[in-house]
Amino acid sequence: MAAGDVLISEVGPRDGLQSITAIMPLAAKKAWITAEAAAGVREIEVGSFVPAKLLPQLADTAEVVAHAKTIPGLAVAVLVPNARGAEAAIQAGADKLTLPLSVSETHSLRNLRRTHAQVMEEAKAIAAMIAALPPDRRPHFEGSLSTAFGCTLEGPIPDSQIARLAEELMAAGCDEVGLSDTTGYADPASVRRLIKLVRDTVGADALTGIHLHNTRGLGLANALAALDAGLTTLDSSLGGLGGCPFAPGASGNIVTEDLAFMLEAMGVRTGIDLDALFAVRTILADALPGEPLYGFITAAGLPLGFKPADHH
Ligand SMILES: CC(C)(COP(=O)([O-])OP(=O)([O-])OC[C@H]1O[C@@H](n2cnc3c(N)ncnc32)[C@H](O)[C@@H]1OP(=O)([O-])[O-])[C@@H](O)C(=O)NCCC(=O)NCCSC(=O)C[C@@](C)(O)CC(=O)[O-]
Repeated sequence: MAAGDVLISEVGPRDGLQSITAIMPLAAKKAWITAEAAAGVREIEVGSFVPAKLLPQLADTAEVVAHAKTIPGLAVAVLVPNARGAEAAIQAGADKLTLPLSVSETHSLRNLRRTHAQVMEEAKAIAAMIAALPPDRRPHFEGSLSTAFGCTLEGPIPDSQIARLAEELMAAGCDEVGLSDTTGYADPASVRRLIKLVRDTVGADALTGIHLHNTRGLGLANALAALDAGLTTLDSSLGGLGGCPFAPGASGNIVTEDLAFMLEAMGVRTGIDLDALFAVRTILADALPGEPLYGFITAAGLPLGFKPADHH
């Protein structure tokens, strides 16, 4: 199967599971990750290294990472809220660390209990920790600009503040920044505008991915706008699970199944076998009874005569 023109980064085992109260058993998490990787998904954010009392749903992240690391070719990503979490992530062997920096300082205080300056200090400490590792053991380090399209607590965030924080994250030692629409406020025009703003500030190589939520139904339109603007990594969640528990009103990510279908239908290779991907939903349905799973393509089915991108 072709490697793919676009990287779909599955965030369900982290963003999805942090947003629901049910705790998915470790065996089901492992089965989910194994099956989704077998369907061709090449990067999965498998959990967070946060205090277990805050998010007990993710308390087994080290074990989940250990399992995911046994899957050949899979990039194993995790979220870290601070240097302490990064240390645990590095010890577990994660390939990619994402530190969320809410450009809304009100949300940063709600989410991480830290000001921007304090989060920057954590970013510097994480970068120093990574730099001290042998080159072949260094994980990729992303600073994610959360609430970039607006905050449910603070409203719109000035462009100048977003650009300054992107610059500071890169100066602190991140390999790249990401844009996150935590609250589902983005629209295609704002997606294009913020990508240009951040790329003009830190360079095109320092922004390749975006994390979108479908709260207001614009998720796929926003994903397309991001691709048109030159991004190559799109976060999404199986069954559309997701949402930040510390951002009022935040809801699910864009649905991996719908995103993969849209791209393949357009002739954009994802490397994903759609039928195998759709089948992974049964693992979630069995492990999370009563939890709604979203998605249009799995409800409607593939169009008659559908050809994936490799057969265009
Ligand atoms: C940053 C803290 C830890 C500060 O929380 P705090 O209470 O200020 O932390 P602290 O430094 O005072 O430590 C308190 C206790 O936690 C321990 N501790 C400290 N750090 C860790 C750690 N990493 N792992 C495990 N334990 C840790 C620490 O050792 C101590 O233990 P005690 O002495 O009481 O026994 C906390 O606020 C936190 O973890 N917040 C994370 C919240 C979160 O996960 N939010 C959701 C993810 S972000 C998001 O959803 C947005 C995003 C990324 O998806 C993108 C989008 O959609 O836009």
